[in-house]
Amino acid sequence: MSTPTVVLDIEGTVGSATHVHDVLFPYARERLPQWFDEHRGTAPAVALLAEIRDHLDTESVDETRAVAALRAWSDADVKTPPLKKVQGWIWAAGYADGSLTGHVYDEVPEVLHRWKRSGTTLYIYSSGSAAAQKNWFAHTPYGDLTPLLSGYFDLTTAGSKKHPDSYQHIAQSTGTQPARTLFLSDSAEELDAAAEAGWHTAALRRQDDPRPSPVPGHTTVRSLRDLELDQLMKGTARL
Ligand SMILES: CSCCC(=O)C(=O)COP(=O)(O)O
Ligand SMILES: [Mg+2]
Repeated sequence: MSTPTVVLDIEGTVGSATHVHDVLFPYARERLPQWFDEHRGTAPAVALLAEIRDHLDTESVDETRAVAALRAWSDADVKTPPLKKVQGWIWAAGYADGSLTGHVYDEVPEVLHRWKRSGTTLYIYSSGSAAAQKNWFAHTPYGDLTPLLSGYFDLTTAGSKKHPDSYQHIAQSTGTQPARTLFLSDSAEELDAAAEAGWHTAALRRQDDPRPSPVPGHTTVRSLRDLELDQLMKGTARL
């Protein structure tokens, strides 16, 4: 039997949504004009403006318009690659100077260590850019957790988290069997998409999450400690 694989979402699953919305999003939102000032004419800034223009489906986009579009996407929590990319770049400076840390619920380090020791391969799949994901896990209050993780998938490398094709793509690129793979998320639509791709699933409903529990069709727990990987990965996943 192949090694079991667990793929984890970040916001609402290993870390708090409040941290993302009340700390990270405002941090990047405020610093967007400064980012464009400091990167004017550089390859990343030129490419970002082109990407925003494509998303807005318009002829040209100047920095003022780009900042307005990025802020509107951030306020509406639109998971769009140009926003996620620039947020990741801006957050990187905050992680480097110690003003940001990656929030993880108390049990996360201990459980990830245990799963890893028992031979489980761990990946992250988040709408945040892969660079932002790495920084999150490299700067937790419990230290650097990145040695536990075998890879990071985001919207640009795997596609939308609400589409089954994205989960098929991840399984192909990691060489893991869907029936030996478990996806953990707080989003019913993401879990449904993973289940449609033949993966096992479990939902997280953290204590600070006001949404109804359980998530229909998915084993639902409050903490990673409540998950029995052997039980969850028994048999064929729901297709
Ligand atoms: C690590 S990136 C910060 C979170 C973020 O930007 C985001 O959009 C979270 O989405 P998720 O897919 O982790 O729920
Ligand atoms: Mg989430």
